[in-house]
Amino acid sequence: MSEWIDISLPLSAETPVWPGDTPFSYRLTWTKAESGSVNVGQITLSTHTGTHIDAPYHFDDEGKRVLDLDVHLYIGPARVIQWEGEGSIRPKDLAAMDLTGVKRLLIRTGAWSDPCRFPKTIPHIEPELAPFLAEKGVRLLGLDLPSVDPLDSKELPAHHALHRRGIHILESAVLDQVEPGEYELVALPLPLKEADGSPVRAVLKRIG
Ligand SMILES: N[C@@H](CC(=O)c1ccccc1NC=O)C(=O)O
Ligand SMILES: [Zn+2]
Ligand SMILES: [Zn+2]
Repeated sequence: MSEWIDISLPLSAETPVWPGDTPFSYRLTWTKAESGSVNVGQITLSTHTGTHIDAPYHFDDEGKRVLDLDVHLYIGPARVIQWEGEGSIRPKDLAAMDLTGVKRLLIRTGAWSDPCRFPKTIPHIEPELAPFLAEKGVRLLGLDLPSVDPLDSKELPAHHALHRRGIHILESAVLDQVEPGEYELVALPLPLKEADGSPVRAVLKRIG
């Protein structure tokens, strides 16, 4: 029996966040000494901290919020592939792989080499990858990167292109210990009614 592999970034004050965004913090509201019975904590974090999913509302004012998303997207069979390319991720990089019928696709780029620091540049998704993946049946795209667009992008063309094709986004998964292959994925967002994104505890179990 294979084990579940945790592909989530640990959340602490050291977790790198998007430049200028809210740092993660955890503190005790009450200590056991003060309350006489329990430690009770509070957390402050950006919705795009660590391993997380984007709701369409992140980049579209009319888009779905986290609680509106279908949980089935985030549980089920997933394919992990290794990307070998230069600069950006495009259909020709994946053309040799048979992705027909793959509903959840996780792309291991290995490009975020130091998870203690936010990367300076990342390979991005070319918008033309969206129709290519949608054609194969992909509904969830995950990456070991903090965005599907270049870090300085304001228009977010890949986010929009994926959204137009009904493909949801999982970012900053930790895939360096994960061999390409077939897995069961669980990466459920929190039931946040209004939010534009949510941290997830993402795990994979090898099935093939
Ligand atoms: N698109 C990125 C996040 C992002 O763009 C962002 C996250 C936090 C603070 C500012 C951001 N973008 C600003 O232009 C993501 O989906 O996680
Ligand atoms: Zn995000
Ligand atoms: Zn994003």
